[in-house]
Amino acid sequence: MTATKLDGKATLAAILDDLKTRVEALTAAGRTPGLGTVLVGDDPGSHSYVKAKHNDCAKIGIESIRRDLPADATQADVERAIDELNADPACTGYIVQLPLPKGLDSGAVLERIDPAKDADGLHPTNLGRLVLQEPGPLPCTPRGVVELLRRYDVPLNGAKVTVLGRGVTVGRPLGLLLTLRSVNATVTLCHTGTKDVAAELRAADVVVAAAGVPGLVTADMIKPGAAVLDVGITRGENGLVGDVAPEVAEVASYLAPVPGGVGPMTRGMLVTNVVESAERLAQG
Ligand SMILES: Nc1nc2c(c(=O)[nH]1)N[C@@H](CN(C=O)c1ccc(C(=O)N[C@@H](CCC(=O)O)C(=O)O)cc1)CN2
Repeated sequence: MTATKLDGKATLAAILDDLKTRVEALTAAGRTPGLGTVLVGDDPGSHSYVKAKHNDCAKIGIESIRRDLPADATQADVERAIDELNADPACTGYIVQLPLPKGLDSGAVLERIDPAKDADGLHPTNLGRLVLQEPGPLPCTPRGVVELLRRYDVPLNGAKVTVLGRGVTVGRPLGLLLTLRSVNATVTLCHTGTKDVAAELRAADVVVAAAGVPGLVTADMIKPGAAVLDVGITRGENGLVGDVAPEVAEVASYLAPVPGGVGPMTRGMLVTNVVESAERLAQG
């Protein structure tokens, strides 16, 4: 078997195309959406993601507001940038690019974001809404995983999904999203305390790997015909490497690779969240 590619790049282009008319309608009403970003430090990956996010927005008429701070920025500097974006009417949604440099308290930073402008869905209020199955912005990568599977008609209702990694941006909120009544999957969340990760992966109809360990998931750990989504991105000397070994394509039915799979979907869901928050703010 050679897996069908879950093509995040093509799906991102389709998402931007669909959002364009909604941005035009907001602009015509004098409510042009504006994406704000807070970027601290010199991490090349973070710089490239933020640049890509603003490029996506520019393609469909969303304004950009950047707050780039040096690596030695203090907690007070970051909080000042957040307060400015909270107060800026041109900024309808924004993110703080993670990870922040060591020494900065990312929990306190996320908590300071106005929940109505939280384009990443990572404010405790919005994570609480997800727990309570109430409407609100959803974290971008988990939303991107579910949206990519939906667009390729990979069934989730009743499916066994194993997620590798329990981080705050991917694994933990993805577990919540997949178990919403509207999605209805059965989720196993694996982490460093899991006794037999390979057995948990082999039992799954859908595997999402978000451990950040290159090549961790090998073909023998995958049930033939399962769908596999690679979310782990490690930047090495030879470019980007995912958590999923290339041979997995020989046993999986669908594969979201690195690059070109879930990464672009993260960006697509961010732009979607920005448009949705601009629409909510326009309604008052
Ligand atoms: N505030 C946030 N910080 C981080 C998040 C997040 O959702 N919110 N997620 C990741 C990084 N991330 C978004 O910020 C992200 C990761 C990957 C991609 C992407 O398009 N990847 C491409 C490859 C890009 C390249 O060549 O470098 C792909 O996989 O094809 C976009 C965004 C951590 N931080």
